[in-house]
Amino acid sequence: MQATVYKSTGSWYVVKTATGETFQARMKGIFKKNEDITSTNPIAVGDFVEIEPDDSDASAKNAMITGIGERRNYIVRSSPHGKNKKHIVAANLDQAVLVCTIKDPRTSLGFIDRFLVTAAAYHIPVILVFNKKDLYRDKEMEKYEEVAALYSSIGYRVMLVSASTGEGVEEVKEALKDKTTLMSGHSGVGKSSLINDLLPGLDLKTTAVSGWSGKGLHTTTFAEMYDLPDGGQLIDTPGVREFGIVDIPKTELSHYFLEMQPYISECQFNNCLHLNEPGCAVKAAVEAGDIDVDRYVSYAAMLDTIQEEQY
Ligand SMILES: Nc1nc2c(ncn2[C@@H]2O[C@H](COP(=O)(O)OP(=O)(O)OP(=O)(O)O)[C@@H](O)[C@H]2O)c(=O)[nH]1
Ligand SMILES: [Zn+2]
Repeated sequence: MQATVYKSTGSWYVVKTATGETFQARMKGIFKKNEDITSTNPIAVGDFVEIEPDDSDASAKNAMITGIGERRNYIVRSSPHGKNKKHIVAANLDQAVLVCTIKDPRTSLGFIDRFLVTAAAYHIPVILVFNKKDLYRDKEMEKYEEVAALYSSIGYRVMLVSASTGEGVEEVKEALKDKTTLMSGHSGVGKSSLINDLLPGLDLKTTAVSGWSGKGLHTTTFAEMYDLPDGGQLIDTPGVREFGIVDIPKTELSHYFLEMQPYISECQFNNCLHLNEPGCAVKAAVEAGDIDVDRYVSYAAMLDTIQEEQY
């Protein structure tokens, strides 16, 4: 029987079949042995799996996961269990929403850019949703317009909403319809408030853990997928502060700054890192104002962290 993983704790899973039947599932031992050694979790939210329901107690709705489908894409963060290990946050995504704010707290452009690079590396389109519009005065609106213009010019969709007043939430709903969307954002931006607007009746903070998960596991530690009322799925990623760029070689980083792409092939050296090399078309574009200088600063800062990890 085919099912989709809605929740993964690393040792047990909640899976749902196409007919809406939900099972608590465990992974067959053989998978653990075959596990990709660079990944700490062989099965992630959004994975398509093959299950065998346990018929001995039909009311318990337990199942065994016997196979896993190929992933269209996935997004990782570095694993808390080991420096070079990755943890797959979610798989088979159509898009990602990054919830940001201009005020209380201000999301840094560096944070946004790191998220965009990770998503671009995994070929996942991103929508930037700026929340807390109700708090923005002239100064913040001006900043928002500036940031929105920058990311729109690169090709990203940008929205302005207030989870508190509901303004703009309809537009978010439409963008999520019939798609599988990963939702992320740093603490305090109002991600949970926005998700509660999108999924009336869910009340994120009080979701109880049940079944054989037992005590000591907090629902908020694990990514979880929810069905949207108008079709599509939303994946909440609580506690994920940043996504990893662990797999990106230095010379590839600029490819994921989408506006740099057209210039890269014009550089004199084909392994140009766009720092101090002669004949660098990317740097020339920054100097000419064709590439935003803040984005270039993000690029250089990110490049630095990759170098540190490699040596
Ligand atoms: N003024 C205003 N406050 C908001 C809005 N959305 C959320 N908040 C407030 O911002 C705070 C953080 O909201 P949460 O929804 O808990 O934020 P979160 O992003 O889930 O944060 P974590 O739970 O720490 O991950 C709460 O006090 C919310 O009431 C908004 O649109 N306007
Ligand atoms: Zn260059």
